[in-house]
Amino acid sequence: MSDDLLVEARGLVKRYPARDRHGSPFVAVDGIDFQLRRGESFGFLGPNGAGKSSTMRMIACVSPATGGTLRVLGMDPAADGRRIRARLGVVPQDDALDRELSVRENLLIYGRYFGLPKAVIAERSARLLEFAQLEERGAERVDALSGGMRRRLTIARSLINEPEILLLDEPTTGLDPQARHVLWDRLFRLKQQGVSLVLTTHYMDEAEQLCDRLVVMDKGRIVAQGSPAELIATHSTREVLELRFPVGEQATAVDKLRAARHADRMEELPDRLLWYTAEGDAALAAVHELGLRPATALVRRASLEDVFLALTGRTLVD
Ligand SMILES: Nc1ncnc2c1ncn2[C@@H]1O[C@H](COP(=O)(O)OP(=O)(O)OP(=O)(O)O)[C@@H](O)[C@H]1O
Repeated sequence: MSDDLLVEARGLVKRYPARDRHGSPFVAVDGIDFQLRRGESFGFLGPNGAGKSSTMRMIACVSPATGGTLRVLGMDPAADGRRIRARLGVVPQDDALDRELSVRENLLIYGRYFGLPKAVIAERSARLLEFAQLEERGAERVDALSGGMRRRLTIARSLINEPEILLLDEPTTGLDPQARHVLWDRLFRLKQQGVSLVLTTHYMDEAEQLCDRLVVMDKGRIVAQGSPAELIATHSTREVLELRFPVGEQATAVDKLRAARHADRMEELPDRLLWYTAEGDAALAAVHELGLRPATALVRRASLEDVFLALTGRTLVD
């Protein structure tokens, strides 16, 4: 494994034992291959239950693989978990902060966990509080912080050991749009500083914004991988015309459109019709020529959501 390959998985499997004696084991991760290179930002995109967190927990050396091989920083999590963890930062889905302690105390406890000297913790904490835009809040109790601040503190805490890889499990789930943008900005900053990021998300805009490369996961398997632009170019047309028809009129409209335009792919969702096309405006003109009157019509660029739909027949947030 070269120095630039930080994580390498081959045929990686996570099988959970049956929950009771009548049940059967559950395969959450079903033989996946992926690689993380130094300096890149890598994402697992998929809906709930796709196996993203299970994969992250294996990389974080907190849950053993049950099949295949996994190397993290050139080491084997089964044998070298402790040494690997010392060089990782982990931001779990739930913040796992100590809410009764202050912001600064939370950093201190974590620093002690890694065995850092007091002076080093103090110096890094000051820097990390500034990074997390919490420098005014050091003495405040965690339960007085907003959700976005708590997330930023969790990231600051995970950086106390100056990790080479930062693992983030759904970093912005539950945050409002403004808090998400602040967080994205902080993650960009880390990327610029050379920290390699691995994140899971079910938000396609987050994956597009943050990931140089990503794998799309569904039901424990990888259904596609590449950069966001490559994935879109491979699995979708450039533009999408989104049409919403008055209740009950979509089916008739689809019949007419299909009869008139055989070549283009269309996806019927319960609340809208998606027409995949190179030229959205031309498609919209064709809709009007057929005498169809959608309640709303929108031409947009194709996104990773369209990639997921093309690959699985489902939307990311079903
Ligand atoms: N400890 C466990 N025992 C049994 N099944 C589990 C266990 N942990 C997770 N699973 C199951 O494995 C599947 C994948 O879960 P996982 O948390 O990895 O998915 P995910 O893609 O991260 O989704 P989410 O966004 O909901 O966390 C789910 O069906 C889940 O119920």
